[in-house]
Amino acid sequence: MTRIGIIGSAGRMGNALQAAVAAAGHEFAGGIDKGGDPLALAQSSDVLVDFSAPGALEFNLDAAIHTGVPIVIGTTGLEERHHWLIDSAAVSIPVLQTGNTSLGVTLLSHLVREAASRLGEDWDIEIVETHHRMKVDAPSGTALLLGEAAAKGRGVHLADEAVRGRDGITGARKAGTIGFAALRGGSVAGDHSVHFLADNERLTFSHLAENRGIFAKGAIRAAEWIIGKAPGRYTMPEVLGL
Ligand SMILES: NC(=O)C1=CN([C@@H]2O[C@H](COP(=O)(O)OP(=O)(O)OC[C@H]3O[C@@H](n4cnc5c(N)ncnc54)[C@H](OP(=O)(O)O)[C@@H]3O)[C@@H](O)[C@H]2O)C=CC1
Ligand SMILES: O=C(O)C1=N[C@H](C(=O)O)C[C@H](O)C1
Repeated sequence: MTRIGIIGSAGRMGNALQAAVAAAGHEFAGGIDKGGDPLALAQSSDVLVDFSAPGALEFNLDAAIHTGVPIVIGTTGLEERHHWLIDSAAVSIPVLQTGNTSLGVTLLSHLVREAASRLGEDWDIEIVETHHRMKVDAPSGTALLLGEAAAKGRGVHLADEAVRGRDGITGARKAGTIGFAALRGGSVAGDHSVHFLADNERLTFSHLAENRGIFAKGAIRAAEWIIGKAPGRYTMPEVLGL
């Protein structure tokens, strides 16, 4: 039986994760929220699962490094400096970070990369996401993950091409850019659409999450998978064999 420690355990995802831990027959090693001690949690866990807040990341990684415990990070709203911290932690422990742990989005990112690699720059790419009214970050981690997939398919860097929201006299759309738009409201668990728009034809890939169980299930699968792996930074496609 695997002991799974949850960071952000009282949150929306924390609750879904506790249910998924029980459903998978694992042991809930304990959970922490703001003000909790990640080191004590890591000491009693075989693996940590972090769905909390970007401000917690450094302490959570330190606890995982100190104890040698692998960590799955689902927290979004991460900035470049957070990714440096993850890269540096991955030198000594196994780390998996993703903006979306669901099977559907993991497969979708492959499809988007493939489409972007085959469709030329005359196909504009726009990513639209909708989330519940309590979500604090935008664009969503998933939208950014899908944007990265599109950029990889095109052989460009997302940071050079991303247009994150438009307002006012923006001018005509610049060829090759990848646009993002975010809607917030209600209780939507997470909807994402990647639009490829050309003259006279459009192709849209969509993923609709009906509840948080899909993220929790994927996160527990990642937690099971990462135990015993060599230090390194891993991805959801590796977990799901895609
Ligand atoms: N990768 C994926 O597949 C998914 C990722 N997410 C991401 O997961 C994160 C959590 O989402 P959600 O559960 O909806 O958010 P909630 O706000 O419901 O929960 C966040 C939890 O994290 C806790 N927390 C905040 N700061 C810290 C800290 N410094 N140390 C430990 N715990 C802390 C909060 O505690 P307190 O209330 O005490 O502040 C709260 O219990 C978000 O970044 C979200 O985008 C969500 C769904 C899927
Ligand atoms: O905050 C959420 O709820 C979600 N966050 C993740 C994201 O930012 O993409 C994943 C999912 O869409 C739900």
